[in-house]
Amino acid sequence: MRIVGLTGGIASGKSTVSNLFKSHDVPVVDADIVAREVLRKGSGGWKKVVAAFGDEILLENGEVNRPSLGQIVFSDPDKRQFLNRLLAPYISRGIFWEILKLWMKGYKVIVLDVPLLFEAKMDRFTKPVIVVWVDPETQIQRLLARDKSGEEDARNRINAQMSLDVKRGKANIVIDNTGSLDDLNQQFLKVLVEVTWPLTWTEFSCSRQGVFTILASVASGLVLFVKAFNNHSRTS
Ligand SMILES: CC(C)(COP(=O)(O)OP(=O)(O)OC[C@H]1O[C@@H](n2cnc3c(N)ncnc32)[C@H](O)[C@@H]1O)[C@@H](O)C(=O)NCCC(=O)NCCS
Ligand SMILES: Nc1ncnc2c1ncn2[C@@H]1O[C@H](COP(=O)(O)OP(=O)(O)OP(=O)(O)O)[C@@H](O)[C@H]1O
Repeated sequence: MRIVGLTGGIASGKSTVSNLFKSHDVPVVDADIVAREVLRKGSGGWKKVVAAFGDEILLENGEVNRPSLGQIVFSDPDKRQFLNRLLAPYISRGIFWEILKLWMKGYKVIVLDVPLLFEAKMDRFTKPVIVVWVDPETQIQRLLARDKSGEEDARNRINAQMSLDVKRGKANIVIDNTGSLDDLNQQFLKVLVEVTWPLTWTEFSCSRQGVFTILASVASGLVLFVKAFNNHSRTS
């Protein structure tokens, strides 16, 4: 199985690229969705966060008030690290299960969309790693237009992540999303070819088909060995 890492900065266009992958039948595990699930009312992550940050971060219906928690953690690095540490085990477990489900369905290439892929050192498990890059001005403009939060909040969120230029330096593939959606689509089509290239032997052996092929070969090898051994014992 090939696990392709997809990362970038906030509002650099990861979800837009993820949607392109999905529209070409390449499944995507979205860490933001997993992170939302682990904060649902009553879940393990929710209990930890409420115990740590208090009832003030809850809405009337008991769900976490995400904008409110966001304001707290994106303006205070210590609190953000603390939240990250609380949620990391739940998020990793959630991502693992999503990958396992896709493995069981027999997918050979999947994409892992994780904003904090490098920060959380999850790039160890993904190859190649795609970084969606934008120039800083475009990034802030798109973030402001999408989230309608203030400029200070937007800058805090950008500064909470490793710089996009550093991420670009760690990438195997860079998509420059500063231009139009058409431009993005053209780059994407080339990346799609690269990413869906036939699996290497190691990747194949980690896929469901690979594991079954190896098990079937070992089983038939054993049968042949036992038969040969029995024949030999009878003739000698
Ligand atoms: C603080 C929370 C509640 C704010 O929720 P909100 O709905 O406003 O934002 P959302 O979850 O949609 O995230 C938007 C973007 O913010 C960035 N972001 C989210 N969490 C973090 C973080 N801990 N550090 C840096 N950037 C982050 C990502 O680029 C993400 O795509 C939420 O982001 C959260 O629970 N974060 C901690 C979990 C986490 O690390 N998520 C990232 C997935 S790896
Ligand atoms: N090439 C583009 N031209 C114009 N707008 C774009 C382009 N690419 C993405 N956008 C817009 O920019 C915003 C951010 O994109 P997107 O949500 O894909 O980023 P993201 O990296 O997934 O963000 P986050 O880290 O917050 O999840 C969205 O409103 C999206 O529609």
